[in-house]
Amino acid sequence: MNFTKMHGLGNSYIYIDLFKEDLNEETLPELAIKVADKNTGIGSDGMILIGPSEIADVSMRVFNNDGSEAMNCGNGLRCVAKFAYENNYVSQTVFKIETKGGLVEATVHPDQNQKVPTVTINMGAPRLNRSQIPMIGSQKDQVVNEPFQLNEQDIHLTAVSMGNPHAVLFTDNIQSIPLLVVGPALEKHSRFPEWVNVEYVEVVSENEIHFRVWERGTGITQACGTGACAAVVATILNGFSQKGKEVKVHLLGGDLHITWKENGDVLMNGAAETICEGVWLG
Ligand SMILES: N[C@@H](CCC[C@H](N)C(=O)O)C(=O)O
Repeated sequence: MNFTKMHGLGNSYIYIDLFKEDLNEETLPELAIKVADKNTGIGSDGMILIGPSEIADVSMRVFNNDGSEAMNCGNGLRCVAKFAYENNYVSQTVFKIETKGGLVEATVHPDQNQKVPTVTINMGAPRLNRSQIPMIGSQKDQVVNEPFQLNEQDIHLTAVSMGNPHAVLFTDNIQSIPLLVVGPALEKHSRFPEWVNVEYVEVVSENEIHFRVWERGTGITQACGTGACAAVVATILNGFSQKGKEVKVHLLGGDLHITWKENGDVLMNGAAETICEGVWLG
């Protein structure tokens, strides 16, 4: 099986080209765990399948490195767009990608050599209703700065779905967050029946935030594109910025530029890089 390893700001996946490779559906979770293993596999945050689509130009499926399938992946979308363009699966610079969480629009920005260093994705509108996260609770329909009891500790969180679920917490100091404790405890909390990605945000200004993530099914990663979009939406819902303003998000692996537009769509711009290509013999 041929593979390509790519990353978006250090969030790396093993990409398999389903235009050329034929995989057995039942073995996909196990394959994701195997290729992602840093000791006995290739090493990555998971596995992404790029394939044909009946309703878009290409399709993307995402598996975390624990084998669970996710509905969406922002860093993965930028890499899929780069892969599709550079491999001539699309001929336009603007095209559609099908994900399990819905359709998105990609705009690639090729250089003179037709290589794509950066990509903009229109992620569509965030889903904010409690049932769309999904999150159990009887309070207001939108979960904005809602008090939450976690292991006898009182925290506040804002819940946003970007096709996949996110819980965003605000902090005054991103260097001293208890991510290794709160991340896993919140990820599998019984009030999130489909589990949840956990993000901390420190607001610098209405145009700039710091961000850290504990990803559902993976743990701490260098970056999370959907998480960064959810963080900007949460920042605006909590009154720290406004719709229409571009927010620079500082992640461990680099920066993303995100705008929640007046029309409701979220735009994400950032890098996509190819690391290597190879043949999986496992
Ligand atoms: N790294 C991703 C998100 C991958 C899926 C996530 N862990 C989930 O289970 O929802 C991104 O860049 O968005």
